[in-house]
Amino acid sequence: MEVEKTNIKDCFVIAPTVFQDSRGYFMETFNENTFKKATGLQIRFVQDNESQSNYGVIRGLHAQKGTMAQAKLVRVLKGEVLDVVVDFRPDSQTYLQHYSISLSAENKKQLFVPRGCLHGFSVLSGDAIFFYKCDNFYDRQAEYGYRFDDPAFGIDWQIAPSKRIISEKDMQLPFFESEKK
Ligand SMILES: Cc1cn([C@H]2C[C@H](O)[C@@H](COP(=O)(O)OP(=O)(O)O[C@H]3O[C@@H](C)C(=O)[C@@H](O)[C@H]3O)O2)c(=O)[nH]c1=O
Repeated sequence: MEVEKTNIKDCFVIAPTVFQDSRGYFMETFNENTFKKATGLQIRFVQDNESQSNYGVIRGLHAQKGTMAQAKLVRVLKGEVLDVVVDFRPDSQTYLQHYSISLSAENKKQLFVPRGCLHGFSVLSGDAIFFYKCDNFYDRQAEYGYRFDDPAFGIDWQIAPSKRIISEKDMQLPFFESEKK
């Protein structure tokens, strides 16, 4: 397993070791010990999620508040997405900066999203199956988020405006830009 730092503190790109043979491949997709050794973080995941989305779908930007904050380890089982993390920790040196990366079934890369960051992704392939582990349970009351196209974050989702598919819930999210004023 190879771990690469990003510009955002405690947000890592993880490339699992893939063992290829005549049958196909094998890889460990998460190992608590290896993960701790490589990142210095002790994480206990308690919930796994999977979603399927078609080309042009943008989900985000989402997080959960306070004691219900979630760290996530995300990857793609089918297709390709542009995965995006916004540092939303006011005490962080990279507050409001973002990091984006292509995650695909082919590159098998994973992204570790620390607690306190906003998360979202856009689907760049015909469709995509997205899988993620969370270190805290889903809590509807604790959910919050901001608009994917918030100028405060300036994210290039790589999807033309006419092709974007976004949930009603995500369209109703506030703009952080206007809260700042
Ligand atoms: C996230 C989640 C949703 N749900 C339900 C609520 C709702 O009826 C349905 C769809 O929920 P949403 O529209 O919020 O799903 P979605 O927009 O895919 O939400 C996800 O987006 C990505 C970017 C994240 O980072 C995740 O943490 C999560 O917020 O699934 C659960 O039961 N458990 C969960 O953990």
